[in-house]
Amino acid sequence: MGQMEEAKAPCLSILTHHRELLVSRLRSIQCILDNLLACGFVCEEDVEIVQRSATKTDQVRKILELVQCKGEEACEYFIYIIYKVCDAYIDFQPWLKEINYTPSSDARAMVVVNTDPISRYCERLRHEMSRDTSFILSYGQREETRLEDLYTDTQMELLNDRNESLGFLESLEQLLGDHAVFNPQGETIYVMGDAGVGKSILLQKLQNLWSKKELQTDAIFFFKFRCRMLSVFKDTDQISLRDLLFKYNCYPDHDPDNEVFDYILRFPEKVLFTFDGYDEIQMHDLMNVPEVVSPEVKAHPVQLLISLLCGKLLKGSQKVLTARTGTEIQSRVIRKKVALRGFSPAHLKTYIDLHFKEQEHRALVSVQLDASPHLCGLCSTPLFCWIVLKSFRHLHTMHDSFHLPETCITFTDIFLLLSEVLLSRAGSPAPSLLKKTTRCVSETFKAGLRPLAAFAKLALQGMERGRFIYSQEEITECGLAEEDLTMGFLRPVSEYDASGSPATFELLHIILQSFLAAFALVLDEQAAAGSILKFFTECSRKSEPACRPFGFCICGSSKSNEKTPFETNEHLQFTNLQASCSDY
Ligand SMILES: Nc1ncnc2c1ncn2[C@@H]1O[C@H](COP(=O)(O)OP(=O)(O)OP(=O)(O)O)[C@@H](O)[C@H]1O
Repeated sequence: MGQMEEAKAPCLSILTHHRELLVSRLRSIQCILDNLLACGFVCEEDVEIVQRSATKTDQVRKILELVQCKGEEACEYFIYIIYKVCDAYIDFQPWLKEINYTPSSDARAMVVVNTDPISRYCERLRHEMSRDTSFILSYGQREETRLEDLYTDTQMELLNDRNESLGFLESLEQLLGDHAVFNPQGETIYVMGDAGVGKSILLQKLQNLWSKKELQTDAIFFFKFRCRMLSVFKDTDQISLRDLLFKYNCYPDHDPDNEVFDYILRFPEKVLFTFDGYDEIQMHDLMNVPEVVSPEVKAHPVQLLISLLCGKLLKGSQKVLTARTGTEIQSRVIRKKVALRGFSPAHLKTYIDLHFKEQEHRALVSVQLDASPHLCGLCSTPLFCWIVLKSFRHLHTMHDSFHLPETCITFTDIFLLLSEVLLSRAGSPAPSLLKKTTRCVSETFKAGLRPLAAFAKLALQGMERGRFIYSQEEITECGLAEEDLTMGFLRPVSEYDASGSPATFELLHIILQSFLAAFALVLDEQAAAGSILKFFTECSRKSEPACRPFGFCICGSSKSNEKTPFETNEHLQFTNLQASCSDY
């Protein structure tokens, strides 16, 4: 009690002394009102009176009057709320130090509930991020694997601006740190790597760590984007930065005064962005897109993206950008560069152990891989490794054997195995009690020929038109029925469709699209033999920066017209590879 007596005079007088500062700076009053009401320091009527005041400053004045009228205990509780809900009252933390505030035991005994819109929003962001990132969606879409059950570190090599090695990152934790920063003015951490090397999964892991508060960062907001989503917008579409953040991530529900966005504008360093797949933006000459410098201005989402990356918008926010190797990005934007190099032999071993619980199976797979250096080489790329290990498991389930049909495994074999896995699922929707199935491989393919040919036709059309995303009509036109969609060749991307138009889909991986396109070329009996190699003429093998195969451009640069759209596209090279090697 003595302590409380001691604290009484200061809190009341502190509020009088610092009234001006409180009135001018206190913005988030909802949380204060909620807690004062819950503890009985004010009544409903008081709250209504406060809320009727026209301006924020008037509202704060009213609250101060009320608590000072109620006495010292109310004044201390008022300060205690600011102390406890530090996220929302971040501006006041230096002030609390200045007044040397330490809560009394009586204050500590009182409950403070954080009802602040910013804190609630942050909590929801973490919750949704955790939900969205806890599982790796299997390609078949029937099973999802917990990220923590399958995630394996990959080799992350740090590079300087001349692409010289600066060593390897020891853990993902270090990605956001200052180590190996070669351009302190740049704001974007650039992660590059080949198809399937694990760029998206790396971001997913980063997001998941943040959602569990296991990532060392001050960021309390995390917004994730797939760059492909930005291509869904028409070139005339314009949206605000606020909408880009909230509509396509998580919407702040209880925020009538727009406090969350205001906070983000005031403290951009509290924001972390990930942008996945910069190479998938359907626009030429990206770096000459006009930048946006005002957060109020509406612009095309790609303009907003570029402005964020350059630090013209939300300067000081952290950005991690991924792209396929060879994608051109201006050096001035890049803060540090990381090249993903896939699984090392040790990583591969860990990954195999995660895939196969039984020691006997692990040993068999390792022996098979050791005996086949080509196959083992493929497995350094996590995507191929997943396919290969899935194929092993599939063969085991089907034939009680882990032996692959040929000692020499080609890409074509792997993709055929992948197709077989997907097709065989369609053939036997109900889980069979018998392990062995009577259907042989050729029967699986014969039974699945119609949908496989239809998927191949769709893929080829996409390739010819330079498209990765398909509408429901395009899918139907190719002869695909609704039940075919559950096989797992296609996955929906409709959550990104802003206008609520019918669902859109993409093939589960661009390499599968290449393979299927090649399959369509080979399958077409009417076509002249030469047409099988049609993409050869459009594809250069020189290692030039990747260029996007789309004619869409909002800025109409003359430079962009110099390149033919199909030049140097890796996916076309895969198609060539498949078409020329195929001996179906
Ligand atoms: N670190 C990892 N641990 C476990 N599995 C992984 C890892 N990285 C990738 N994979 C597997 O490889 C698949 C492809 O990975 P991911 O989509 O991240 O590749 P990517 O580099 O983003 O490819 P793209 O450039 O084609 O978009 C994943 O679905 C997953 O099965």
